[in-house]
Amino acid sequence: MSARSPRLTGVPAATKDHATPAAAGKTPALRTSALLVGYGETAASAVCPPVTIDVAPGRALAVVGANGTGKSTLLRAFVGLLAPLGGRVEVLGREVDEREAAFRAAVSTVMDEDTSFPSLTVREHLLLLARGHGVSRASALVTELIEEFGLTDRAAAMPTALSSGQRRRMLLAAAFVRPRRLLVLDEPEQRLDAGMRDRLAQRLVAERADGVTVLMATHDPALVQTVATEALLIAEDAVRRTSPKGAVAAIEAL
Ligand SMILES: Nc1ncnc2c1ncn2[C@@H]1O[C@H](COP(=O)(O)OP(=O)(O)OP(=O)(O)O)[C@@H](O)[C@H]1O
Repeated sequence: MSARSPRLTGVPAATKDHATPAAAGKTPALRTSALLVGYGETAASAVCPPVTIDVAPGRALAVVGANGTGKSTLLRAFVGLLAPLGGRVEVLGREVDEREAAFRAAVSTVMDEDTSFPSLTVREHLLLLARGHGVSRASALVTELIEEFGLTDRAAAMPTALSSGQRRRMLLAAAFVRPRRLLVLDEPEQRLDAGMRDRLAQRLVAERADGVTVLMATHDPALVQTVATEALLIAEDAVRRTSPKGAVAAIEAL
């Protein structure tokens, strides 16, 4: 485990067993069965066809498809922000309940929303998160992540004073400042310049090598090619498993 990454180092003892690879064993990091997602009350309001998929620990699933096909909606259901209209979703061997301490200790997300405390600087944000999650060498880790995400010059700035790309970098850094077994990222490439997208891809490859599972919705062929081990292609008529190569071809054909 590299010095830059807390992974599970800060997980309180009460939640550690739930989140360790040993405890996970061969249990899929994500398992869905006929999962139906959408914003209405009934199956008729589903935004895409049902999804049945297993993702093993340490793998990276790219969710691809045209605008509005349901990628973000699916990710929201994966992390319990949206109740399924039908079917089941399990994360790390348990039905999703984002209120459970063990779930929150293991699942790190960067979703669409861009939330931050207006009264805390970039550095203070990251420190708050790291300490809230019980990370032991929080200050050093925050310094490393600020550097990795190119925010050294803006560490003392308020989030409202950042450019949109810098705010995105802060949110991404926040995902890596806390323990995690599963990373769920909604279009993590958004608003990043080419150099930062490349660095993010390398970071995600390193995460996988450390056994972290990655679930990401993306429109970025390079990210799929570099990071994904498998893919899910969402279309109106069907949701298909495909290879990263198949996903890249699908993105390029959109
Ligand atoms: N909060 C919401 N309430 C009702 N409908 C929504 C809501 N959010 C999204 N939708 C609709 O659900 C469908 C799927 O949206 P979703 O954001 O999941 O698509 P996506 O594949 O992530 O798209 P994109 O590539 O543009 O990010 C779209 O038709 C969208 O308009």
